[in-house]
Amino acid sequence: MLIGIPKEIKNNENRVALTPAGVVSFLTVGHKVIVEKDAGIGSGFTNEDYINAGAEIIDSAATVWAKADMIMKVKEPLSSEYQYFRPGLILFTYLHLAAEPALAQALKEKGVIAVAYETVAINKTLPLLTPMSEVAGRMAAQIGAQFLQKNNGGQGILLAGVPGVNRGKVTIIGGGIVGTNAAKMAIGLGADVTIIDLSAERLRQLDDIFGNQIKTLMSNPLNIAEAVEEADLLIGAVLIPGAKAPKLVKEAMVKIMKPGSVIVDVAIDQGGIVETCDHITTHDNPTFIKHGVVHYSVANMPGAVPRTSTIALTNVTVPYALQIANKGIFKAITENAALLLGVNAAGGEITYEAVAKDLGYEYVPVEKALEKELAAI
Ligand SMILES: NC(=O)C1=CN([C@@H]2O[C@H](COP(=O)(O)OP(=O)(O)OC[C@H]3O[C@@H](n4cnc5c(N)ncnc54)[C@H](O)[C@@H]3O)[C@@H](O)[C@H]2O)C=CC1
Ligand SMILES: CC(=O)C(=O)O
Repeated sequence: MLIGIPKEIKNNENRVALTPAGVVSFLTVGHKVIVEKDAGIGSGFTNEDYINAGAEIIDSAATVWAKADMIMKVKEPLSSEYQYFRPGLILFTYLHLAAEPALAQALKEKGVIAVAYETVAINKTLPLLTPMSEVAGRMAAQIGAQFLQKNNGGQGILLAGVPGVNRGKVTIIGGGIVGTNAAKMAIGLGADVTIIDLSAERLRQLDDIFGNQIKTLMSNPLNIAEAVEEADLLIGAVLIPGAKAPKLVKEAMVKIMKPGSVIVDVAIDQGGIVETCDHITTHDNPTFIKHGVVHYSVANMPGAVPRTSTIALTNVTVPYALQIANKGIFKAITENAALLLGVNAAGGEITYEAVAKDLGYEYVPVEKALEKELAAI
């Protein structure tokens, strides 16, 4: 199979979908890799590194897309890339389609086989989302602390406090991978941390992990309203896989937060859990102020720490990509239920139920959308 690696074009997205080590993994088993010129530079991998690993460097994105059987990316294609879609092209990347209706439509219309990293699932875990959630969760506390500084628009709070002065309060809604990693960092920074989740089992696990370093609360509108009101830093970390994030923090709750408080809505890639986080921001201009509260809603947070993120991401994506390359997409999804769950669009249909429901498409299971292809293997 010919694997194509375009350069990422989203604002300040410095990750790349394959490292030179990943190139070697593909070549060793007989595949070929083409990499767009400078695709790895932001992550510290030069064109020479890729050539030495055995990849071919190609000057134009259009050629990479046109030649490859499978395109591996990091972020969802932007509208300028939709022109490269074609029937049967395998696209393996983050997609977050519930928040990207135009992309969903383009993938559907063009019959791309689109496998989303974030919905590949084993036993209710999301192995291709986890490392980036670890990065974003850790960053969320760090970024929140930074924007709480007066010179950055915040109320001028040091999360750790000092002897004789209260610690800053951090409220984390969603206690999964992002939430747990945000909590680790916030505790490390000395903050007073509360985690809210809908799952009693998860709250029990968090209590076991952190003991009395955190408070846990069941997710309900009253608990959320009270914890948001007292938060200096609010971190949004809820996920319902594939679906648009629920708007758990209403505008009225934001209005009564202290001026200069900070919201980091990590879940913005799925639409965000805060009503006032009504648009995605970029690393170039990451915050906006609404009702006196600093809002941070960057959808590719790990893109700012690309060396760490690229290696962490490709550690987990390459084994799945190798299965696709070695077996072909149809056999790979038939034999690996985790990968099958990653297929969001195929055969001109939307094949992930939560995405279809949120975007108003008929849900067509992969087995039906690819009936002929799967029967032929
Ligand atoms: N902005 C960015 O750059 C990045 C964003 N993310 C996003 O962060 C979000 C969280 O991801 P993960 O932590 O990996 O997901 P996860 O699945 O590990 O955790 C989600 C948690 O939300 C909880 N939850 C569900 N409904 C809830 C509700 N109504 N109230 C409170 N809690 C609720 C679940 O019980 C679970 O513990 C996702 O949208 C993910 O795509 C991840 C990485 C980077
Ligand atoms: C998860 C995701 O969308 C990211 O790492 O950018």
